[in-house]
Amino acid sequence: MLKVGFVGWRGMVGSVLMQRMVDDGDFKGIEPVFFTTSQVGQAGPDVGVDVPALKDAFDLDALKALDVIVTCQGGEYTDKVYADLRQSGWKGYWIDAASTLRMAEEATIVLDPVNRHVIDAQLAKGAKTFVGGNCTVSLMLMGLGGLFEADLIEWMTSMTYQAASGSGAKHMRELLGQMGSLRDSVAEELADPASAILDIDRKVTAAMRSGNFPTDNFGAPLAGSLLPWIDKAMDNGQSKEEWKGSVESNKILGLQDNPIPIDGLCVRIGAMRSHSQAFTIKLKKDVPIDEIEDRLARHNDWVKVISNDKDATIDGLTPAAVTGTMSVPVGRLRKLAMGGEYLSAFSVGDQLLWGAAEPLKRMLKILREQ
Ligand SMILES: NC(=O)C1=CN([C@@H]2O[C@H](COP(=O)(O)OP(=O)(O)OC[C@H]3O[C@@H](n4cnc5c(N)ncnc54)[C@H](OP(=O)(O)O)[C@@H]3O)[C@@H](O)[C@H]2O)C=CC1
Ligand SMILES: N[C@@H](CC(=O)OP(=O)(O)O)C(=O)O
Repeated sequence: MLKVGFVGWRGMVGSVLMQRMVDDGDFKGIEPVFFTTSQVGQAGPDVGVDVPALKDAFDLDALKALDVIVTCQGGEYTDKVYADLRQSGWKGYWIDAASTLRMAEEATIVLDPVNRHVIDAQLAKGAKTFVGGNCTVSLMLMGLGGLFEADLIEWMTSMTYQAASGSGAKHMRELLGQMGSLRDSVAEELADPASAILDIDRKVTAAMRSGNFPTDNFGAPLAGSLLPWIDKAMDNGQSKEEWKGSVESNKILGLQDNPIPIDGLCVRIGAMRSHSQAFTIKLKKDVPIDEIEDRLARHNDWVKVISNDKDATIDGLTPAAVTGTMSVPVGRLRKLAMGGEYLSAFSVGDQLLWGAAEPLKRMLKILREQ
């Protein structure tokens, strides 16, 4: 029975992972051991099987006793532990949510509905390090997998509308705090149907710009506004989130030697936990829309093609409709005015499920089935 250590299991990504594993009975047939950076000796979580008390996540000897380590603790933890653990001779499997190791030679980025062939080839070569992809990248590939699989994409742009959860739990709370603050600033006017909308707008804008507005985490108003920059700056003018869109996608697809150009702007919006993306896709040839829809729909069990009409789109292609589900709807499929090789698409996906926890859960299952 595989002895599997879990680090970061009580964080936001980790607790989504735990829930999914409990739902699917994944704790049966493994020996789980739970680790912590702050609660050593306390009781482990209730996952339906007996688990020992929490162990110290920095105890290399305890980690070395494991066949597999699954970590959602974040990049700082990976930085502190991974290299020492490998240098100590540990040959177990490391499955990680953090971005730290993604582009390392020894690491495989996992998204098995899209790159099972890459994962299998890496396992056959003895690879031991598997990392979940960036959330927008994984969600883009889940939605558009059918076009990549058929090698139909010459280049594409991805313009993102990313939810607050991508920055962490505190940011989700702050977004709600900002929403509440805006609402509170005009409570009286809202209660009076005769109040002037421009007065309401003026007060809301003043509240947003005031020193009292809660911006400790985002550093700026997000509610009622947006933030067109995510993560650090790269030297070429891209944000790091935008850079990941190209390098991670091509690595996942095994196309590093002949990459598909992918670029765009990443924008934080006031959604809670589902990321949306608008794509402009330059196809290698003029493929009819019904063939495109068919290829997209057949690619995996979670993508769902939404017909390009208003009701279906408003009903099924929004964060409100998708959050908490495994579904990755893709819609607004139409040829653009530039010509038959230019396709638009829009997709939505829960960034904590397919965007973070699910690829890790499935990688653990692949290891168990080996
Ligand atoms: N947020 C996202 O969308 C994505 C995140 N990731 C990666 O996953 C990593 C973890 O992200 P995320 O889950 O958002 O991080 P969290 O901040 O939610 O959790 C990280 C750790 O913080 C500790 N912690 C301290 N206080 C609390 C508390 N009150 N509740 C829960 N945990 C607490 C826990 O460690 P301990 O038990 O040891 O104290 C926990 O494992 C990120 O750094 C990133 O690398 C990857 C993809 C998407
Ligand atoms: N940066 C992503 C979330 C995330 O954690 O990404 P990564 O795993 O690449 O660091 C977002 O803000 O939405």
